[in-house]
Amino acid sequence: MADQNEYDVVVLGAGPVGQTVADRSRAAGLTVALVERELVGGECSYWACIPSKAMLRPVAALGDAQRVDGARQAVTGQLDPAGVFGRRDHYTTDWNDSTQAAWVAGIGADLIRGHGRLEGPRRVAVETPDNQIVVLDARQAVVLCTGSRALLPDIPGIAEARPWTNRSATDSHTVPRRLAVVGGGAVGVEMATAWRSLGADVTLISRTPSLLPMMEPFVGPMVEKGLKDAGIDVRNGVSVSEMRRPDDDDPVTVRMDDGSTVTADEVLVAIGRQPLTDDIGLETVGLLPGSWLDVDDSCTVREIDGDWLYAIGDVNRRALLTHEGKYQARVVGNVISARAAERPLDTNAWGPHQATADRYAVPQVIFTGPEVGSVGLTAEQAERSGRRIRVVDVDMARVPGALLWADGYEGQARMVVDLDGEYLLGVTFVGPGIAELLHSATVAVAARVPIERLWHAVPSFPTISEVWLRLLEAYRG
Ligand SMILES: Cc1cc2nc3c(=O)[nH]c(=O)nc-3n(C[C@H](O)[C@H](O)[C@H](O)COP(=O)(O)OP(=O)(O)OC[C@H]3O[C@@H](n4cnc5c(N)ncnc54)[C@H](O)[C@@H]3O)c2cc1C
Ligand SMILES: NC(=O)c1ccc[n+]([C@@H]2O[C@H](COP(=O)([O-])OP(=O)(O)OC[C@H]3O[C@@H](n4cnc5c(N)ncnc54)[C@H](O)[C@@H]3O)[C@@H](O)[C@H]2O)c1
Repeated sequence: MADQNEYDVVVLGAGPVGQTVADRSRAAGLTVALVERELVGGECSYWACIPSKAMLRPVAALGDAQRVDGARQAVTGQLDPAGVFGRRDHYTTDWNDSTQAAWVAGIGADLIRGHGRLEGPRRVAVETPDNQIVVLDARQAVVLCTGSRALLPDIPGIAEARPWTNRSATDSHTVPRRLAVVGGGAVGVEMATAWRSLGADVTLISRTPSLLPMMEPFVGPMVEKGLKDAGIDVRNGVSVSEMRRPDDDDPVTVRMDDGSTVTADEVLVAIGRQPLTDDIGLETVGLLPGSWLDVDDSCTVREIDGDWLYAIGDVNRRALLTHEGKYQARVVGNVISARAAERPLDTNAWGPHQATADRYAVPQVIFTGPEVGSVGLTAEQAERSGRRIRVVDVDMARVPGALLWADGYEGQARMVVDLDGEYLLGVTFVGPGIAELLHSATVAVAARVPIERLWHAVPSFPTISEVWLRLLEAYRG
């Protein structure tokens, strides 16, 4: 397919986002080279979403059974680590990417294995595993989808402590007796949940006064209660100031800024991400190596002449989630094919060529016990944006379907209403079994369904979805 290494589109990074843009470009009839230096499928498939959720699903399944009288009596044991690891290894295909590589061949794209770097405008040089250099020229577009890696704090002793990042937290085959987790964000709370359920004594150290601080304020305390009920020691409002592991076989001592310490066999650092842009040749096109890539709503990199460079997925920092990166990839597929055919772009928000949902309707599920699902703006974000809003809160224990789902159900729901437009800006649910409920809220927020019309979206009785009726009733008063 390739004409002497000349392609319409060259994609750097074959994570979920790179794969999707390759697929969309091929569907538009363009030739594509997809460059990957590690495993086709990226961080998401092997060290993030897939293994973490494969490990967390058994925790939820056991918890669901334990919350239902009659079933509770039938499940008296703990999770079986060998079974959980086996399940995870199955879904990561034992860190073998041949199936995903075959998928790339199946869509008619060329997979080039190696480390890619920009070499000036519209050109990528790939250093292959056998130290050859393959030069790829892009007639239409280069798409940067190189993702992110774990951010590590610059504190004394961190190198000797050999901290776990998301990598060991998702591919380890042994359960540490004691695990300290630094960071109260998504990775911290989920991995604390998973490793505690496998038998580790877990201490979760969070710098902020509450866990998951980007979410509605009631989320953190409810997740914290769940973690504590599971036996996790949660320490809020403290920062790690140093780590010490004097010898390789010694445990690690984590010291906090309030003078307290935690001793553990492993320490997981989960304090956010940094972009994988330090060694991709950004300097050859006038951009700063190591920076997040600034894009407009068509995901075209700003300050580059000629509209040929795009950045999508984690690397543009708009929303560090697989589904949002893939959404951007679908938009960019449309943009590249329109530009290739010299068709004008539709620059309206929510149009085919503008990433919009990744700002206003981002859904996220955190797979803790209880689960958290949120989409759109929190009340605070909506207020800060200058809108006139009303906040509606409902105790989910009032919903018969929730009580039938789990005895003594504990959960909370909130919707944030735009009073001028009478549609929803954001929705948050916390409780068992809410993960699959979230998409109903995503549809309402993204489509701006008028409240009047939501009354006609009748949830089935008796399901947890009837929380929608309680929310609408509370809004109407
Ligand atoms: C523990 C954890 C759990 C998560 N769980 C979820 C979840 O449940 N749901 C969710 O939506 N998101 C989740 N995320 C976030 C999600 O993993 C990322 O948003 C997603 O992986 C981003 O996809 P990407 O394709 O942009 O990058 P990546 O998945 O990081 O893929 C980038 C690819 O580019 C390759 N690459 C990098 N540099 C080069 C180069 N120079 N040359 C060639 N190839 C290169 C890399 O090897 C990699 O394969 C989680 C993250 C973590 C850390
Ligand atoms: N289920 C999911 O959707 C899911 C699961 C895991 C990760 N992710 C995504 O992956 C990304 C990375 O997750 P993450 O948890 O690493 O980042 P995060 O940004 O979600 O949370 C990091 C936390 O660490 C804290 N922190 C920052 N610097 C610190 C420091 N020096 N010391 C102590 N604490 C510090 C922050 O206040 C924040 O609460 C996120 O964007 C997240 O959305 C998603």
